[in-house]
Amino acid sequence: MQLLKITDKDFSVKFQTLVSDRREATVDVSGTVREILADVKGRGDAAVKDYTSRFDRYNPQSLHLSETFIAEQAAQCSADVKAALELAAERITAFHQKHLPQDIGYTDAVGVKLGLNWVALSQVGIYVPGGRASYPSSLLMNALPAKIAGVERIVMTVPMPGGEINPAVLAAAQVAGVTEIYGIGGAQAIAALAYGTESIAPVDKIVGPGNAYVAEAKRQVFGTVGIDSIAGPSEILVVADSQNNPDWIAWDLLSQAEHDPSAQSILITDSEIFAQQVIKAVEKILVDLPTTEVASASWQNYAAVILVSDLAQSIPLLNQLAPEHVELCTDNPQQLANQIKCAGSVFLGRYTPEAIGDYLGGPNHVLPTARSARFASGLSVYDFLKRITYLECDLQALQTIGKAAVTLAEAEGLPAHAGSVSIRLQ
Ligand SMILES: NC(=O)c1ccc[n+]([C@@H]2O[C@H](COP(=O)([O-])OP(=O)(O)OC[C@H]3O[C@@H](n4cnc5c(N)ncnc54)[C@H](O)[C@@H]3O)[C@@H](O)[C@H]2O)c1
Ligand SMILES: N[C@H](CO)Cc1c[nH]c[nH+]1
Ligand SMILES: [Zn+2]
Repeated sequence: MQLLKITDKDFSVKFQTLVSDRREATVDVSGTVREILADVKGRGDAAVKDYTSRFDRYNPQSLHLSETFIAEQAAQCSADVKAALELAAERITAFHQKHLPQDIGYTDAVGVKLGLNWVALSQVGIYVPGGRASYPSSLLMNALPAKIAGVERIVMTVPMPGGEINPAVLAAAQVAGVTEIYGIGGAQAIAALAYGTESIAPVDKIVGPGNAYVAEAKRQVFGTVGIDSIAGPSEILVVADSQNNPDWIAWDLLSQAEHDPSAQSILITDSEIFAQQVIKAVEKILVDLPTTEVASASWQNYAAVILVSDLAQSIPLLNQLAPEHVELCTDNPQQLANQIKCAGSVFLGRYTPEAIGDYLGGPNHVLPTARSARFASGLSVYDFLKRITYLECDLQALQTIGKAAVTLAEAEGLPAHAGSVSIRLQ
């Protein structure tokens, strides 16, 4: 953890280093990922099985999970977890249904009919992470918006370390109505979804979060398929005044640190005493936290506490960092929230821990990381829709606007374009 003070002479140098630190790239995974993708493209299922054996210590006969296996595993999920999944699904569905956009269609003043129709993607792959922890919540966050958009084929991959799967993941699949499931993960799963193998038909777009290997694989298959955004190792930035309970803020920071050694937690505060209290509280929690190995690595290597003179100074810093999650633990969080331009999702007030959004607040938890919130948004129904525009002229409409098209085609030196319009005007 590093402590930065805005009043220090070297603050801007240190802050810029924090901004440009490429955490995902501490181990350069791009070469490894390139090899895995090429191998799966060339050898299909055999390569996927080899990598599954190597990275997930598991030798599957079949990559596909049978209906019976899914039902048996899901049945082992406890009733209270199932009820919580159902509540989460209800809330996520209610929020995402509000995204559904309207088609546009009208006839303009010269009689041209024009419009835009929203069309669902036909087949998508959803990546549900499962290396260090299992993520039934991510399954809901991926699958429900796809269902709402009207995607016909939803294909899910999930790693099964040691051949095991948390029953809650398959119970979540039942809640979301996902049936085509493969027990594979990492770059090999992304390759299988993008290129197809003997047992997995390729998809048109891959969405979902994952570790550095998954994030890099999505980057590299982009173009062959669409992707949502880079949703890599988790991030949280908490803006907190001294009126907060330091223990609450410490838990919030660790809630994201425990995801991945490359996760990042940042606190911005205007009180040095409060900053020290939070640091102490984090250290105390880490002693007994079952996920302490991962969380401590993240805290030691990537956490930062930034001391500002006034919380208003947090806004330009925050917008540069473009974090995945922002918590605003102040009396008037809305006033700060209104100035945020770059963040995946914002949590307002002292009673909105980010973890509520991870599970069942309603908004999606698959969010842009590694500063991609400068140009990308969290997963939504829009990720599963395309727009197709249309145009219809009758002779009179073509006569009205066609001459200008001929003029522009000639100006561009494209006579066939000009001819295809002018021949209809003769
Ligand atoms: N940004 C978001 O919206 C969001 C949401 C949920 C989770 N997450 C992130 O998802 C990630 C989940 O990571 P995870 O590791 O638990 O599960 P994961 O499913 O993303 O990764 C597991 C896979 O990584 C591959 N792998 C591991 N070590 C490898 C190596 N040395 N070489 C090649 N491949 C290797 C294996 O194939 C394994 O199947 C975390 O970083 C978490 O922060 C992000
Ligand atoms: N915080 C993660 C997104 O970065 C999502 C998640 C799922 N389960 C717990 N947390
Ligand atoms: Zn989380």
